[in-house]
Amino acid sequence: MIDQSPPWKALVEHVAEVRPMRELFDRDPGRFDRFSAEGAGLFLDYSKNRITDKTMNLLFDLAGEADVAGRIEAMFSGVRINTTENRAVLHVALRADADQLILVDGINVVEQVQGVLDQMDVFTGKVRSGEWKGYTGARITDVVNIGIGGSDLGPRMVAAALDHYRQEDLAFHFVSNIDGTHIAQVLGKVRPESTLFIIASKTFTTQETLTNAHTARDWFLRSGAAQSDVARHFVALSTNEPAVRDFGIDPANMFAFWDWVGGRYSLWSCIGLSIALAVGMENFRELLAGAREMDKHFRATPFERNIPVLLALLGVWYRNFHGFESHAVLPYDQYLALLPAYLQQADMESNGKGVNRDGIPVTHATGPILWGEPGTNGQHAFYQLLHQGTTVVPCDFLVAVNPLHEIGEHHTILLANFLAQTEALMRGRTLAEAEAELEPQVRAALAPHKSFPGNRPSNSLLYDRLTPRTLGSLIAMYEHKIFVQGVIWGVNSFDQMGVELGKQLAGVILPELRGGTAGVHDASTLGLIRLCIDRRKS
Ligand SMILES: O=P(O)(O)OC[C@H]1O[C@H](O)[C@H](O)[C@@H](O)[C@@H]1O
Repeated sequence: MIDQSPPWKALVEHVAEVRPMRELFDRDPGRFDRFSAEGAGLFLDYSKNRITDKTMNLLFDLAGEADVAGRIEAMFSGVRINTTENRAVLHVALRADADQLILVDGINVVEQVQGVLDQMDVFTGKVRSGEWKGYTGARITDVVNIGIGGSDLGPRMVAAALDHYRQEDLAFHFVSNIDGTHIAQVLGKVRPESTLFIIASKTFTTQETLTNAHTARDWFLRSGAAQSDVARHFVALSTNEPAVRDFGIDPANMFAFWDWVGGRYSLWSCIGLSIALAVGMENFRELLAGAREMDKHFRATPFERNIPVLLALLGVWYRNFHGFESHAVLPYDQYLALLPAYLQQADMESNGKGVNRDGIPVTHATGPILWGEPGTNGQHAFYQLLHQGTTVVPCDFLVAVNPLHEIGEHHTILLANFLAQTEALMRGRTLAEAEAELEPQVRAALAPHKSFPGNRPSNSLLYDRLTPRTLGSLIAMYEHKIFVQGVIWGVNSFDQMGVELGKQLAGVILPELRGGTAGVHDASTLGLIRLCIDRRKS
């Protein structure tokens, strides 16, 4: 276990040595220059963290102890690092240079990737130009992506983030939830003759997705379309061709990917088809190019300037040596509104693990709770707790230096708010400072309420403006940060066995609800099952 290693023990000792950040800044004007890094279109200022040069050196030692460098090479070269599922982890191959060679079982996967990209190119070109027609000869006006988890969050987040680059005459909808409300809301807005359904599922066995897909197909056929018309309106994105065929989708309308792509790392594959339809294949390839730039930065840059490695180490510093349980991602960019939700799956499904790669319970904390909302909205909601609450939440602030919509002073005001928040979190306000700002008659009563502890850490991530390339780089940066943390914690970041038990139990309860008889359960579950059976109307 990493927590028995000398660098870990040294870090435990070191925590108390680090002076409050305000003091560190006062003493050291070079902090910003020393604790910042740039690469793949991103600029990271990490000087507003509870760190000194010694802290960083100890964290680099910890990375060495965990053999982060060796594990990076193992991932990029196709070693089966997802040991519980005996799979390689090669989302990086999805955006590799076309002439690169990455072998899995003797097959060059880059060639396979390029083949599917070409297939996406042809298809998206036809739909976007209007050449691809619905069964009545009408052009496609609406695209509905049916998928959940990694087959929903990635495409939905990126489609929203790149809305500025979207083709105007195509509307996009995403259906994920098994709650019938979700599909009902979407089917209420679209017409069968002009709608393209994308059924996105790596396994093509996911209950929600298959149920929603059947509902969509029934709705489509009820409109008067024939079975043979399904081919013009349903395509599948999957690794499971037999299941796609069983569902009734012609494999000619299927886009493939492979078991070495994890669901939460799959937006770069054909799972991104809705993104490519929205913004065009050229922009989709730009997204891949941005990720590729970050991959190169991650693989080749010394850890001292390596953005994903730095972010990962800082996260470990807080999670394991300060006990901070959560991490906030705060995009000061309305286009990135869905990024925190996307990262919840990427991070928490990857590193929310309790045993190490050998199946032994870990004796240290692993992945944090990740959450967040766009600024400045969050300022008027939960920042009270960030500034004065009794728990400390390390934050990532993300902001474009230049906006996609230059309207009056909006962007300058946005920038001022982002800058002020990170400064306020770091500096805080002492009791004496609070007192100095108050009238004598209220000074004693109000000063404690108006003082701020400060010393609250944040990273600032800046980019020029949100382009497909920048976005690709940003997402890949978080993927690699998660990877490095998984390596340090010694967990397998690429399985998700923790989601299985609930699925299994739902499989037991479903027939009980259908048959109207509860089986053997604890008293609470039994009581609730009976209540649902008794009070259910039909
Ligand atoms: O793409 P699918 O096979 O339908 O899987 C969709 C989702 O299912 C599960 O809940 C997994 O935990 C997720 O990692 C996955 O993204």
